[in-house]
Amino acid sequence: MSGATLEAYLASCTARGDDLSRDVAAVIQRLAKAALDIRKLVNQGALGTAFNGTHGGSNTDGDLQKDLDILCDDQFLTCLQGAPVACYASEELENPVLLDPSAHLAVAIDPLDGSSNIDNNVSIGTIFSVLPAAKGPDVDPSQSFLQPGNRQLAAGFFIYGPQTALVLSLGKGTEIFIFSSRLGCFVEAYKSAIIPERAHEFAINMSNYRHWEEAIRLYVDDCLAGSEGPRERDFNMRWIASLVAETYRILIRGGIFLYPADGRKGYSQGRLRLVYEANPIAFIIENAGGAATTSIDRILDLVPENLHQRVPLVFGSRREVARITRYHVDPNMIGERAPLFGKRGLFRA
Ligand SMILES: O=P(O)(O)OC[C@H]1O[C@](O)(COP(=O)(O)O)[C@@H](O)[C@@H]1O
Ligand SMILES: [Mg+2]
Ligand SMILES: [Mg+2]
Repeated sequence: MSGATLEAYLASCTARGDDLSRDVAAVIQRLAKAALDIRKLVNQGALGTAFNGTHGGSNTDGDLQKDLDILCDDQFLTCLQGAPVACYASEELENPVLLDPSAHLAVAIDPLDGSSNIDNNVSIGTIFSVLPAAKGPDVDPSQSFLQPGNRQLAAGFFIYGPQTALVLSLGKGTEIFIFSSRLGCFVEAYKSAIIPERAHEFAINMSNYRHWEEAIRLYVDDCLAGSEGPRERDFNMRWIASLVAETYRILIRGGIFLYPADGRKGYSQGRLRLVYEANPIAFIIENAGGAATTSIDRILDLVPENLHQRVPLVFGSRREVARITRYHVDPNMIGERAPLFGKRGLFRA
């Protein structure tokens, strides 16, 4: 445990840094201020004026927008006015918004992640990604968001749960700050979070089992077989349906998350969005010693084709992520797997 405030942490990271890192720090401070306003709205629940259910509209992906989705989007966009940000992109807006063309940063946001859980009083959050803004005469603001995630300068998420926390990576480790109501600011609670290599817990929406491809089904079957199967140990299962909550848990105690592609209409690339969900989460996870893939390819190396594109997402404990890739590419993991593995089989997991 450590005790630096977010402000002190950012100051120490930028002390010998360049203008760009100072700009990144300024953006994070503004986002943190807006997140604390959102926290108040979330805390009021159904008693709050912003909490009267669905907005009636849908975003570019066809998801029903909640009033709070829209309100959060407005708050984050407003808080970045006057910040060193050239353009802003959000899950809730079809196209990026141009802010200050002379600025050097681009910010992509999922203003409220897990928003189907708002009414259920489950942890929800805000995911953000900070990229260098694309430059050049007549450059289209969308270009800034079509860079691979490995170019991110910073990424993080706020989680509005029993504790309001900020998970942040500036590219060298992942830090977790918890909001201290006593001090009125975020305070570092876990310095350089490290995800354990081995996982004992998997998170996937099991109701989609029949729609998954064989490799995913076999991986989950093997986890479910527990100590009697090829893994020779028992696995626990979780599904909160809130990406920020699942990520926080994995950072604290390890495990694996899967939202794979599946056979349902519209799910051939899974459900999660590359630019403002998968990329920032992958950046956070890799910087905490974990891994993030499409189940085969590294998320951070993908070049987005459009702002709202979906991507299959597998992340968490490094060894477990690698194992899932093997189910996809190594025929030995599938073919004769059942008779060869297991207590009396030839091979052990
Ligand atoms: O309801 P499903 O299909 O299990 O999907 C849950 C996933 O969808 C999400 O809620 C998508 O995010 P949004 O709420 O921002 O659209 C993730 O947080 C979560 O992992
Ligand atoms: Mg989301
Ligand atoms: Mg959202």
